[in-house]
Amino acid sequence: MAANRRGNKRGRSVLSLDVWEDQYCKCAEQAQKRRREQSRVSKSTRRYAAREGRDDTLTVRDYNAGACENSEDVVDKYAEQRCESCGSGDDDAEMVLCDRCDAGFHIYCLRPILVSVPAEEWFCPSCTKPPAIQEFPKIQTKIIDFFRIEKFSGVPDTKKRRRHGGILTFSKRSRKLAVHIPSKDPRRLLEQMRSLATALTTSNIEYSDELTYPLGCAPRESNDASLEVGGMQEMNKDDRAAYELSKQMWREGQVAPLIVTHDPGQGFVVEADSPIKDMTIVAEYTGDVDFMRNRVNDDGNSIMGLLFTEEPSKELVICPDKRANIARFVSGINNHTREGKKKQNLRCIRYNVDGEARALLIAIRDIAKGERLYYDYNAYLSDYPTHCFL
Ligand SMILES: C[S@@+](CC[C@H](N)C(=O)[O-])C[C@H]1O[C@@H](n2cnc3c(N)ncnc32)[C@H](O)[C@@H]1O
Repeated sequence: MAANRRGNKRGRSVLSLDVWEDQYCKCAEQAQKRRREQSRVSKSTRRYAAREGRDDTLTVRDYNAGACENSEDVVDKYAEQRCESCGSGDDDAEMVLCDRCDAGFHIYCLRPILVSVPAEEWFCPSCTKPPAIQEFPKIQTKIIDFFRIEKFSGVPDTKKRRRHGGILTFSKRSRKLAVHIPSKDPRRLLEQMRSLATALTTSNIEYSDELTYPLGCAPRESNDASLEVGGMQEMNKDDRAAYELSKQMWREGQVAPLIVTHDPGQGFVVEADSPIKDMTIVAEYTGDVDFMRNRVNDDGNSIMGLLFTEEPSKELVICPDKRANIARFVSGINNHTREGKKKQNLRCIRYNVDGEARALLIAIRDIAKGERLYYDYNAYLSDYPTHCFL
């Protein structure tokens, strides 16, 4: 069974009023204390409560920079908010307010799009500098260090293996996983790696091609694939060998023929730098593994569901915000439109590998050079708001 994109059941990152009430509104004294401890709560959250016209706007007001507005003023102030991009005041549940200048934007009118109203403070494009792309140096040794490339053990003889029906066999009938074919030109390989290093450094992310279990997140033992509701897909011997070879090739710098570019509307995106065959393992989705319950206030932009369990407290997600690989830059389709669905060329499939869950991005058809990579962030659940995707 494939994973949904972020495995996030909360739907939106705006705090629910109940949580908000619990956390912030029990009494004015607590709110004061909270304000000291937690420097601010976002205007979006304040506005959300204000819009609901609830009695607890007393504490909303309390949060509103300590001003003595009454709750009606707060409601009025925000009721007229319009999106700076499309000019509409509709759909205000999807509108985010700048914590500096109060300008409002629908999250889907922003470029790149936000998938949920941030629970934390947020600044509009005019109040923040666009992130400068930090081009990674072209120096080979730097790239090798960045990816901690291991000694190359030789190009696998893919042709021979194919002829003999070995692990790299690509067959539509058997649907065996296939290993990527790296670019032969070493300069091209370096360019591909450099593009990924540029995207990672610009996004302040360390490269990691493995799932990581840092202190304070979920422990490794919690990744128990046997807990998956309905059972997780097992890897057969051939697929397992293909997976291992694919990982080894990444470790040795024989990376999949992918290039990361920057799109003004979507941010970093991944494109095929040479043709990729159906069933190829394009990348494993990596990052810090954590309990879903610990991530309810994350922006949810790139969180991937890893383990769906009977007991909600045991559900796991992959969080590629500190450590990650190329998978976190792959775009999602708009799965509400036929156009969007046509773009899909990958699928995220979760496998049981030695008792642990792993999420792999697999090609679901032949992909041409230059094609942008897409998969459905909502393959099985539908909590990722892809309706606003381009
Ligand atoms: C997992 S990240 C993908 C990498 C991201 N583009 C970046 O620069 O980090 C998901 C985010 O990418 C953007 N995105 C992904 N697919 C998109 C699409 N089809 N249309 C518009 N934005 C998209 C959205 O901003 C989304 O929140």
